[in-house]
Amino acid sequence: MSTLLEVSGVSKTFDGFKAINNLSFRIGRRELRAVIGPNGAGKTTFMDIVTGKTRPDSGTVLYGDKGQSLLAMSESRIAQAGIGRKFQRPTVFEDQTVRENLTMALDGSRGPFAVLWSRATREAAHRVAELAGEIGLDGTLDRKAGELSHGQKQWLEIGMLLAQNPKLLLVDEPAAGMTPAEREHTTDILVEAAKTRAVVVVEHDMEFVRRLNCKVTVLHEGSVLAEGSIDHVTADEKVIEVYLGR
Ligand SMILES: Nc1ncnc2c1ncn2[C@@H]1O[C@H](COP(=O)(O)OP(=O)(O)OP(=O)(O)O)[C@@H](O)[C@H]1O
Repeated sequence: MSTLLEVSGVSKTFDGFKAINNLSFRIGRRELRAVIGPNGAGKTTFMDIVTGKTRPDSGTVLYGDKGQSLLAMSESRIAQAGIGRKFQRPTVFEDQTVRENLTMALDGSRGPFAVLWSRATREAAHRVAELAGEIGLDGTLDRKAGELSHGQKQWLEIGMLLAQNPKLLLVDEPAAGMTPAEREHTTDILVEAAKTRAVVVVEHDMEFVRRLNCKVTVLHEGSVLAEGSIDHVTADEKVIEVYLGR
């Protein structure tokens, strides 16, 4: 599988504490990956480094066809290069409809003048309908985002990120606060999204990770402790000791 993102030997110390310790991580172009680990394992710091929010002390982070270094790029350039991030809390525009939220996300990725052409507008309407289908919100296009359930808001935000057609989507605890049915639908959205891009899901909920049915990376003290299928990592003695057995 060809690599989209390659993190090699990355370390980051905060006030003498090694949050990331010689971390190496690689993700393929079309891959769904779950990242798990106990509190303080470095999951958030890892995402902060990939998105340019935090600069590591050492190591390399290479991305894309040309193996571009993300460490030389600003947060906004990294986002423009196709790395999208979904934070834990949904941040949709509550007073706007689902359609308006998705259209705005699409316009943001097409530039300010695209809306001037009626053909472009028709295409946008088509794409919005398509996106709404992908996230299961086609029946709620004209509802205000503020009226949606917590789960639906999360899906809308995922749709807004997909509107920008990222090559790599980082998703932080998407299942938190969701009902079992909502979790199942979230699984479907992420599995589908990862057919055409790389999706990295940071998640605490082991059952949710199991349903994603993908390779799992276990972080501990800023390094990879184990990697493989959910059955492989949950049977690993080191993982049981530091994470599952607690
Ligand atoms: N800006 C910062 N300043 C100081 N310490 C920090 C900073 N960011 C993270 N840390 C520390 O680095 C360690 C790793 O934190 P991080 O948030 O990456 O872990 P995590 O795996 O995301 O944990 P959680 O599951 O609790 O979100 C923690 O001990 C945290 O206190």
